[in-house]
Amino acid sequence: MLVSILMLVNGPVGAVIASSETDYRSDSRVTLVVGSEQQYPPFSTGMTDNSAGGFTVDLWKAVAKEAGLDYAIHVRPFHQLLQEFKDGKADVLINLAISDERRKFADFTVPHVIVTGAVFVRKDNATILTEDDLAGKSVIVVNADMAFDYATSRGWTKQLVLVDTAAEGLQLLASGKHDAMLLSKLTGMQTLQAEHLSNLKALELKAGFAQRFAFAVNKGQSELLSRLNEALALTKSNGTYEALYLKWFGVYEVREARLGDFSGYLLAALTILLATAGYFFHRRQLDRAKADNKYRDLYDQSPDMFLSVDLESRNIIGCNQTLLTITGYSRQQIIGSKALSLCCPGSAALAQSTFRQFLSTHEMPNVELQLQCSDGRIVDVSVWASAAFDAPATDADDYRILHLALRDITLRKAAEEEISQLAFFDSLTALPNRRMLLDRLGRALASSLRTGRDGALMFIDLDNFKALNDTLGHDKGDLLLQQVAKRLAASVREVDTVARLGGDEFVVMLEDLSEHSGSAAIQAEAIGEKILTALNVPYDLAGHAHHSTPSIGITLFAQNKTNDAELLKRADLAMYQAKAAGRNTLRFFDPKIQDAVDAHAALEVELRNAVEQEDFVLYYQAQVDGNSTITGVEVLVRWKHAQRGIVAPYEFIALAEETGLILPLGNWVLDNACRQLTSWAVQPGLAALTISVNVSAFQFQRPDFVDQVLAILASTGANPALLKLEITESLLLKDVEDIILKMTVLQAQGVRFSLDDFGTGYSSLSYLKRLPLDQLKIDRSFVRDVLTDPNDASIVRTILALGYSLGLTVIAEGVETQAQRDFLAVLDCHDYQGYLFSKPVRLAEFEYLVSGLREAA
Ligand SMILES: Nc1nc2c(ncn2[C@@H]2O[C@H](COP(=O)(O)O[C@H]3[C@@H](O)[C@H](n4cnc5c(=O)[nH]c(N)nc54)O[C@@H]3COP(=O)(O)O)[C@@H](O)[C@H]2O)c(=O)[nH]1
Repeated sequence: MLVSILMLVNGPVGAVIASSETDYRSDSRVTLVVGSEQQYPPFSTGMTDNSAGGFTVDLWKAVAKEAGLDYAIHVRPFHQLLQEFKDGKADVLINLAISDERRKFADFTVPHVIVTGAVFVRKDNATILTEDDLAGKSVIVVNADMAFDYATSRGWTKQLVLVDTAAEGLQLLASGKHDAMLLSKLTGMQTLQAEHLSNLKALELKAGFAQRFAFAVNKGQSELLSRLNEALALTKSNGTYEALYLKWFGVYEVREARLGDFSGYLLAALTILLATAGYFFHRRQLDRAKADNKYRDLYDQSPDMFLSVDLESRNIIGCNQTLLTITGYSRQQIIGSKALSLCCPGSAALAQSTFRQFLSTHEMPNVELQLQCSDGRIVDVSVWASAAFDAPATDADDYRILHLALRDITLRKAAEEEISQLAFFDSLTALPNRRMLLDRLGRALASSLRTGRDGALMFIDLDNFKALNDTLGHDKGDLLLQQVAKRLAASVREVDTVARLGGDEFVVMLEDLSEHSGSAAIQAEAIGEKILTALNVPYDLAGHAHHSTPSIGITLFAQNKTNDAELLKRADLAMYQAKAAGRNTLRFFDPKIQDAVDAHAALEVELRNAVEQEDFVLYYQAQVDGNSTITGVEVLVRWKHAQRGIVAPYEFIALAEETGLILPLGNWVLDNACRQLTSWAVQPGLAALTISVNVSAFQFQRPDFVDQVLAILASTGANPALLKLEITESLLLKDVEDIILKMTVLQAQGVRFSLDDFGTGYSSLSYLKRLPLDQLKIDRSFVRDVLTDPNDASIVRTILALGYSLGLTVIAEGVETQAQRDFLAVLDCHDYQGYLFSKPVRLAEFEYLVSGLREAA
């Protein structure tokens, strides 16, 4: 079963070897003493040092010769050799079966033989037909052999009988002692024959263990391991292995083995034959006898890197010198490390997927990866499998090795990069050039078609650039262009493209804007303004302060409605309009869009002025109970526009939110509502009315929102209990915990909360439960069709049930008809708001309404 090598270095071996790795390539040769396990045919056949023989011993001798190793053979019972190996006295076991347990203390070469296990019994035995019948039986095993490990794992420990050799065990069994012996089938059959034990047989059914025999070295002896793997490969390429195989296994084949039994060994041998070929395979074409050393030199000195990877562990088991030279790692660092650890993080995914592909298809495409060198350098490599070997299925295992050739293509990559840079990028600014822009524009048009989102193309020309060039020279002009490029890139998102067409012409392409061209135009305009501002900041041109302005032409593109050349032309034309309009400005190509954008910009200016001058007025809309008694009011803001008269909120609230003007505007509304509460507090009939105020999410999310509400309550003296803040579900999309906290603080002061537009947005029930709400407001879209649409009726019913179950009041808004009101009442709704009772009206009208209703009552 096993031959071990004891390495003697000037005396007792263990002490010398266990500490650090020996340099087997150095000139100072160490002497190896080889010990063979006693009688484990055909692998080991002697009982003493002098009579050591067998397949593995012969194979070792050939491998040692290839590797240039000196050795002496030392024969011992297997369990003794294993202990010496673990103790650091034996450093190489040349016939140790691979197992996970043994990997803890040994590193293995490629396995050289794979054998199956068998159960041996007496021929007259009638009770043991499969190995499962061994439970409770007296079973013989060679001490510390894989059969011993297997029997232990099956729980047959109590009845195990340990022997030193196969012959000893089988003789015991033949003499009628014990019930069975677990053993390598090949060893058992050869021993039966040699010892003439004709009353024994192997069970037809194979035992559940198999042995992959390999040379084993102490952990960390990577240099030796690599040498052995390489030498083993040489024995395959020069025919030694086949000769030994025929010598030791052929005998058995002729005399004993049926073809089926033998095929496993044959295939295993073939595995080894193939698996170790790697870089050596081409050598078979040449004169083997004189080639070995030359080809080792060729292997090591090849400009390409070679790597052998054990597919089972994915560890590197061999490499040539070139790989070490290029990567800067030592052989010790490389051998035994994970193959993937050589890859840069950026290449790991590709390497892994290629690896997986290889495992499933046994074919490996040529891939380009990046290696991480020991000093952090990155080397681009082109990788291909110079040979990949797959063992045909055997009982034993499916052991495979992948041999890779890696070519350093760093220079080629750099050249490609440079070519691409020249072809697609502007050399002065490193921005994409026209060709790259057109390529990206094509993709952007296709993407717009897919997503339905608009994009925009901006043509940017620097005003009076020629004058700068003429007066300060081209160097300064170049500096300006480089700084402009940087500012443009900093003004847009990463997904956008900034390109230079040449001269002082730049193009910015924006993607993924809104689906609505109106909004997309406003987004593009905002970025155009940002660019105008950025390019207006003075430049430092090598000590010379310079002010430059741009003219920007913008055109929108949507869903591939036009081609790239036409778009560039439009943006260019728009840029000329910007120049004609006095420069340092932007213009849209489409006059309608330009008008809309102008109107938007004008509205913003007007709204800003209106907020400053408080050109607003509050309208009041009554809220009534089941008896049509007004219990409260919602205040709704209107803009008192000098030319347009009263402007409804839908025309300016979104703009106020976009520009941040909602903050002063919202405060103004809240302040006036609270003043009204204070004023009503002393008026009978009005003093008990609540006032609901809409609060935008922008306001609520301000860190100082709570302070501002409390400050307004304090300064106006309003009763917080009569103030109801209306929030919308959209507020709950962001940082709910913060919202809950703010609501809780205000609620503690008496302020109440109503959830507006309920049912139209996102409301998680779990949040709803935690929000300190007082009221749900059924959105008017459900009320509108409540009589005709059963779905709406059902939604309203559900909202009512939900609200009441949470202990809230529920008010229906948008009630326009008596029929709607009556139906809502049937559904158990008791509070209403809508045109049926009153439209939003001025204060005086509202107060008149309240007093009128009071008098009518
Ligand atoms: N952040 C702030 N937003 C405000 C403020 N004031 C108003 N708004 C927001 O504008 C939205 C539109 O308000 P408005 O045009 O005033 O419309 C209100 C009512 O006129 C309308 N309504 C009420 N009853 C009926 C009806 O029976 N039929 C019908 N067609 N419309 C009706 O509903 C609007 C009140 O809605 P809501 O606020 O959801 O209760 C308005 O929705 C606010 O979002 C402000 O000061 N700050």
